[in-house]
Amino acid sequence: MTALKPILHHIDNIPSHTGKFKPEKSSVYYIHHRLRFHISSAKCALWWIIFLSLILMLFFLSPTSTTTPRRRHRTTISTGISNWKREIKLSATPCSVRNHVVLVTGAVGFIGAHASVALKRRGDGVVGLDNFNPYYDVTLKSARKSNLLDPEGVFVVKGDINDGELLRELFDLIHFTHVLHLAAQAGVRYAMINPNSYIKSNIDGFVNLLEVVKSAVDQPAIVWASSSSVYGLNSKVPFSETDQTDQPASLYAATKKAGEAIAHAYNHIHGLSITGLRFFTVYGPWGRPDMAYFFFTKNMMNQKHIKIFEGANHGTVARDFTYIDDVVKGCLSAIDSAKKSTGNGKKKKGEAQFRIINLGNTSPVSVHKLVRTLEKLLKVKAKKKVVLMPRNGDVPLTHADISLARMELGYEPSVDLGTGLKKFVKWYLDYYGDEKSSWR
Ligand SMILES: O=C(O)[C@H]1O[C@H](OP(=O)(O)OP(=O)(O)OC[C@H]2O[C@@H](n3ccc(=O)[nH]c3=O)[C@H](O)[C@@H]2O)[C@H](O)[C@@H](O)[C@@H]1O
Repeated sequence: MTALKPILHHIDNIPSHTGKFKPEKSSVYYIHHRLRFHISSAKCALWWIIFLSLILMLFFLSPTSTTTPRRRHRTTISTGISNWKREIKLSATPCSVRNHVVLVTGAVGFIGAHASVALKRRGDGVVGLDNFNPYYDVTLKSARKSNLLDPEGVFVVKGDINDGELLRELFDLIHFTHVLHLAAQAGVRYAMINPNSYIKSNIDGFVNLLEVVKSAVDQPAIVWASSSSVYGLNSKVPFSETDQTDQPASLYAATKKAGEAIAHAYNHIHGLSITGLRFFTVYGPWGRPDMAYFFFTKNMMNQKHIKIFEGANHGTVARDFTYIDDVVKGCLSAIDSAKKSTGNGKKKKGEAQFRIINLGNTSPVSVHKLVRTLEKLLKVKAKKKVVLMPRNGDVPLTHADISLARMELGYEPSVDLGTGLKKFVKWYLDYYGDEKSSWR
């Protein structure tokens, strides 16, 4: 298998135009070099060619609509049909007077999938980008794609925000008016297990994306996912965007806070129009299995224990749980109200818009009440263990002041936790049935 690697790497570099294939010198040398050491006779080489042809045939015949442009290049070479460019352009073509063309990163993620569908349905051009990483069950991500995105005609490029070459290819091909940047390493407690994944996605990946966006001839406006977790140990409620956010309680929160600072620098230097949305514990159908409402449901269905966190002296732990449809409306309004970036080909031509806005429900609910609601909906008695909230990233309370969101975005959350959980539970039982769900 290792001998195949350089050859596949070489194939990755094949340009998309048929008939113009000129292999890079270095790649050819590399292949020859490998062949000299590993293949001693012409007969053996013939078998290698047959073997490789079979592998390539299998690859080309496998059905997939999620792809990287470079993978499609291989298809182009073998069949002479350049489909991926046509598909991506179709997906990116707007059919409304808004004329928006939106790149959604994290498109098979929870918020990304719902937002992509909403954008596409209202007539925006949409291209999704996602690396399908295995932080949680990848089959759920694939199911979001096949159940939500594919039927709407949203093309998803399988790729990473850290892949600058891929991003530049995309930006060369499509003139994006907006980027809805939702790709991130989420979850507050997982940072204790894999801290570097937060740096890689939330810092490195974000900077990589901003670098490409800044260099676009006509820079798109950016709307991206910050988090309520930036309020950290803030004890003044409700949390307002003007409050101090310099006491993060988790590495996740610290990377989101750093993201806000990085965004400001790109806005200031390069004229990028940037809106950071501080999401408050977003939940709903097709949600994230690493979140409490989701794995509580799973454990309750499987008669397993759940841990309910409490503060010191039995203090309540509560969250401003926000339903997915409300958050999606907020995202779309943020896109619609985003002003144009002022830079062009790296040169800033004036001050650009910079916003940080809370998107919460402004109605915190305790974890105890969350569990009682699930018990009613699932008709199951939870096996509860009440434990002291561990010091691994959690904060006792979140509560959004949404007056800025109301003013800037006309945002008005309309789904309470009971109604939203009912929809989640219905989806959960439809999706998993009696089968046990897993999140990793
Ligand atoms: O809004 C946010 O900023 C963040 O919301 C969630 O983080 P969190 O609010 O901690 O959501 P969950 O992990 O689902 O926890 C919800 C509540 O359940 C509690 N919990 C969690 C886990 C557990 O075993 N027991 C328990 O009582 C937590 O303390 C918290 O109060 C997301 O996981 C983050 O990605 C997101 O950025």
